Amino acid sequence: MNRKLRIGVIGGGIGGAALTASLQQRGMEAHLFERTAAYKEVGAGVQMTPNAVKILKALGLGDELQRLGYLPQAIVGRNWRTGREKFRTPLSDACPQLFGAEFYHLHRADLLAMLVGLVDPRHITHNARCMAVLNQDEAAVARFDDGQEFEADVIVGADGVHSVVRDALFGGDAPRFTGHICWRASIPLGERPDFISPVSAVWLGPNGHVVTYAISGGRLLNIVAVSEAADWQESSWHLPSNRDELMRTFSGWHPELLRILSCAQNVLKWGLFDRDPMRHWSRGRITLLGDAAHPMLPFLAQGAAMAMEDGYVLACVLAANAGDIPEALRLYEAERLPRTSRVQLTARERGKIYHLPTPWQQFRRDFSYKLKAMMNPNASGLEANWVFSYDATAFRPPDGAATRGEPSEETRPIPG
Ligand SMILES: Cc1cc2nc3c(=O)[nH]c(=O)nc-3n(C[C@H](O)[C@H](O)[C@H](O)COP(=O)(O)OP(=O)(O)OC[C@H]3O[C@@H](n4cnc5c(N)ncnc54)[C@H](O)[C@@H]3O)c2cc1C
Repeated sequence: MNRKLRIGVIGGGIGGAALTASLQQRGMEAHLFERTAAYKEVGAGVQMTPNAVKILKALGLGDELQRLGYLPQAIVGRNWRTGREKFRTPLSDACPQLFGAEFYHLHRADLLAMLVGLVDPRHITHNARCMAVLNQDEAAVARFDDGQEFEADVIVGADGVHSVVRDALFGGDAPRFTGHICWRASIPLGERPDFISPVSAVWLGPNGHVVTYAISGGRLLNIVAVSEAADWQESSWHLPSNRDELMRTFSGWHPELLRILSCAQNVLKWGLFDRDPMRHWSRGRITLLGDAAHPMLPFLAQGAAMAMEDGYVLACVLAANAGDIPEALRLYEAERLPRTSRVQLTARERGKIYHLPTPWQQFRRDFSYKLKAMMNPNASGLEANWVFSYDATAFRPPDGAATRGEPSEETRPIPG
């Protein structure tokens, strides 16, 4: 094939933007279609683990990361009631040494702006809501709500958990409510320097957990609070909430945490939905990426990282197999499906471990953390972390796809 490959990307979130930037970097003609009129990310944080940081650096965003990111020294696990420290995982020293990249906290809006900033603006269309996609003999077509069509060699559905592209390819299997509600909030740290800690915290309680960490160069404290709930009756999957509701949900937790929650601003709540891992993501010349392919619980902080890894690898296989799209998509699935499925299922398990309901179960969990630390006092606990050690930028098709296996067992909680 001697003409440029033409790719249509549906959905301009973190995954779609990372893919489009990666494709354009490799000289392919990629166009991004986003349903919203303008970008409006929620004021929340996102943890960029070393596997994600490697991609941002490969895309040329290393300086931006340094400027906008926050480098946490460590993450500590604390008991919901006593406040006692249950584990401490070093991050800023351990991650570069073990995985060749840092662990950053970022504002979501900054991350999205960094990725979108790499995309040629002439190849972004806003107000473009995709309604349908279809395969033809030598092309794939996306149809939009204004009647316009876009024909391409490949169409990628990066349109999130409620993906239209996924439904068109595989039928409407609605994502299911996972029994978790997640609050996101932030606290401007300007007048509250005592809240700034280079250490992130995860408070582990019965039927819930709360994570706090600094973002925006230490100017904001990000709060992610998760509680279990029988149902999500709302028609929207996220809603404005307020400090009182948040405080009520976590009443009885440690006073230090309640002091933080009592200052929370911009409180939103989400019903968390996911699906079981899929067996395939592609049909003909159309495939999926990110939450459209594998919506997951946020307890491993990997949804955005997986979407970026997908995008990087997909650009790589398309560049190497421009003349054989089915083979490119087969290689993409072979590389990405096993990993993302494992991360999806591990995130579910992580939730169960974080939310153990009885004091006896919590005691056994906390004791096992202690025991591991005592048996190997010089280890960081991250040594065998298979999530962080993956390097999408080292992927080389086709051999890499065929031979890559999943690394060894996870040994210690990954900061969530
Ligand atoms: C509470 C919470 C905390 C999280 N924390 C982390 C974290 O710390 N680290 C991490 O890596 N991940 C985290 N995640 C996960 C992460 O936010 C998602 O996995 C990630 O945003 C997925 O990116 P995406 O591009 O696949 O989908 P999305 O971000 O959902 O983007 C989809 C885009 O497609 C657009 N779109 C939708 N439908 C259409 C259509 N029909 N036509 C055109 N455009 C359309 C949407 O407007 C949107 O812009 C968290 C998630 C939650 C809920």
